[in-house]
Amino acid sequence: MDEPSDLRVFAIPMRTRFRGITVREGVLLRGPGGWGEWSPFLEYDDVVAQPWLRCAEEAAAGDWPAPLRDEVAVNVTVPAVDAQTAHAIVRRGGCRTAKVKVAEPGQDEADDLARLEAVRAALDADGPGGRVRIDVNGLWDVDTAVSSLPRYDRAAGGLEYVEQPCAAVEDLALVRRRVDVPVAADESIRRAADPYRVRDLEAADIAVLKVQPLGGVRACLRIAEDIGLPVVVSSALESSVGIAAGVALAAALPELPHACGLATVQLLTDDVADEPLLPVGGVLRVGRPAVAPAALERLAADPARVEHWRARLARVSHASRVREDRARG
Ligand SMILES: O=C(O)CCC(=O)C1=CC=C[C@@H](O)[C@@H]1C(=O)O
Ligand SMILES: [Mg+2]
Repeated sequence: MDEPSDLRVFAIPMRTRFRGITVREGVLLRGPGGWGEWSPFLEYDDVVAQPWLRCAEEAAAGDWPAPLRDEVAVNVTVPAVDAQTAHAIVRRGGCRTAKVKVAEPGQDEADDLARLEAVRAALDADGPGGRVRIDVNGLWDVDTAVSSLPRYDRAAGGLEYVEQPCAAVEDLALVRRRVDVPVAADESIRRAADPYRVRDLEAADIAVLKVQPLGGVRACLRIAEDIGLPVVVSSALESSVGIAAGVALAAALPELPHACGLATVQLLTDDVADEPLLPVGGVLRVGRPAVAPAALERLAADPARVEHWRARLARVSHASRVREDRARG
């Protein structure tokens, strides 16, 4: 595609620290199809950041598959906060599924169980049928996962699934054979040299797909088809522009049996769109929210951060072109 005709660097404070992030930064690139978001996490190197750029370029080119549905059910995302705050987040979130972060360094199992009980109580306040899933981000070993999961399952009033209980895909496979709770793979797909090891080792019941780290909507559709597992589309904490790409994937999947982790604009204090992609009645509408010029002004990163992102983008774009030229021979 042509070079994007516009580029903006944004910085949006988070409501609560999440995965160590307090301010979410990224770049919006405008092309013939609209805005795309490029927001690889700050600690990621230039190689890891390349698929994130393919996702932004696909969005800016307007090259998304046709949607098969016009709304997508989503989960409220609960950071590793205290029980009372977790209860309030779920009540505010308005979703029937909650994804709860657990195993946060510096906290213990009692913190997690109290959080899960509070989340279950908050869902039950609207009647039965709410779902709770947890995300361990690979922080347990196999024995910890096997011994802890029954207690987490009880505290949550039944777990829909556990996401990435251990870091290694081989360990996911072992856990899956020893627990009743279904296992979802996240990092074993988006950070793996070979995402299909999850399939080959029968290491998971569910595949979590994130469009930026996996190279865009069409790339994820291919992974979904080849991996042969039910898919949960989840965010990488994007603004509404990046979330729209995740929603485009969720809308294009032939089947979507679980709520998606795409309600994370709720974790940000502000957004680049005047009508942010926030859930109403537990669902997101499918479509591309209009970027608001006033929001871009308000959320513009300071000059030193703009310089950082421009330099990063120049390096990653160059490396991507070299890679594409090589692939073409
Ligand atoms: O899936 C969700 O509910 C929201 C997204 C989310 O949890 C994450 C986004 C980005 C990085 C993460 O540490 C985290 C995850 O591991 O899934
Ligand atoms: Mg995860």
